[in-house]
Amino acid sequence: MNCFELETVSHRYDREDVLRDISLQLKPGEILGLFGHNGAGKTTTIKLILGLIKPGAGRVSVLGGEAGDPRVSQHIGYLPENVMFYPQLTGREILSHFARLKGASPGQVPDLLAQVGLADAMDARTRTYSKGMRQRLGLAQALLGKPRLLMLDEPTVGLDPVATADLYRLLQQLKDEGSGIVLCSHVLPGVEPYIDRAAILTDGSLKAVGDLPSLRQQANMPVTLGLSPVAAIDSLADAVDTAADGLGAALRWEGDQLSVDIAPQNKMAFLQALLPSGAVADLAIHQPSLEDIYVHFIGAGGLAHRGGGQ
Ligand SMILES: Nc1ncnc2c1ncn2[C@@H]1O[C@H](COP(=O)(O)OP(=O)(O)OP(=O)(O)O)[C@@H](O)[C@H]1O
Repeated sequence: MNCFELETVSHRYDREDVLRDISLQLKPGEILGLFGHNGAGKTTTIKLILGLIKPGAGRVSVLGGEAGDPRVSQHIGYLPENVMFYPQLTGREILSHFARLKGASPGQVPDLLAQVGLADAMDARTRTYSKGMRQRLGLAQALLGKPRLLMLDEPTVGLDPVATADLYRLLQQLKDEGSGIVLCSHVLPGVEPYIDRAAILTDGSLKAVGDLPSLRQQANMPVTLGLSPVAAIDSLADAVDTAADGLGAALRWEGDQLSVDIAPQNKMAFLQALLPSGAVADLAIHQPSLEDIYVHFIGAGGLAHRGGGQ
């Protein structure tokens, strides 16, 4: 049974379409990155899955049931983008309160707080917490009751690199235990190794969905080859020119190296033509990263998007 299924879902606020024809699923034990610019529709998608709003069109099913059904909601953990807590209460008091609301066992509270690195701070009032500590408490709240579906909105905001690595370790553990996880963000730096698939949302439409190799194929962006010359760089440039004939490569000088951008389907033909020249001492292949692919799909002018100035 899928953690959620969105089938041709559309939604509008007032008169404005904010989601168009979205079809997306999440399997148990899968981590999905939901990426998009400000106002792309990420939070609206999460609200539909939480059952806080109903779709204008299409179907939303969550853990085999209906979004918003309390029997379904008790298995969902959610970390909102901006976590706020009662400043006068301690971390332990707040988490115990949420445990009661969720019908989760209060016995797990100290363990969860320790798991997110708040063991020493659990009895301090949250007004004394740093931003990162509040974020960790928010995460502990989302992890209450071992959710089968966990949705995290900008989870690494405020976390230092060590806490970020801890978070990903924790998510990996939950994934291994069969939870489905959604990481919602404007691309998180370094998230690439931790997600199974990415969905790229722009202006309410899904532009691309898949694992990294499939996204690379969908984007069909050039691969960059970094070439070091055996001798003079000019002879390497001549050899590159000859080998690239008819293959549509773009050449750049970068210090004592040449960089060649070439369509992925032409890469092997180019290398087979170039390497016999004997002009290449070494080569490195740079595939487009998730960030490159994201920028490709949303367009480089991120701020030009609706809501981009927020
Ligand atoms: N309650 C609302 N009433 C009217 N319009 C709304 C409402 N909530 C969101 N919107 C609009 O819907 C669009 C999508 O918003 P949403 O919050 O889903 O985007 P997002 O991708 O989560 O953005 P961000 O990264 O800035 O949080 C935006 O244009 C936003 O202005």
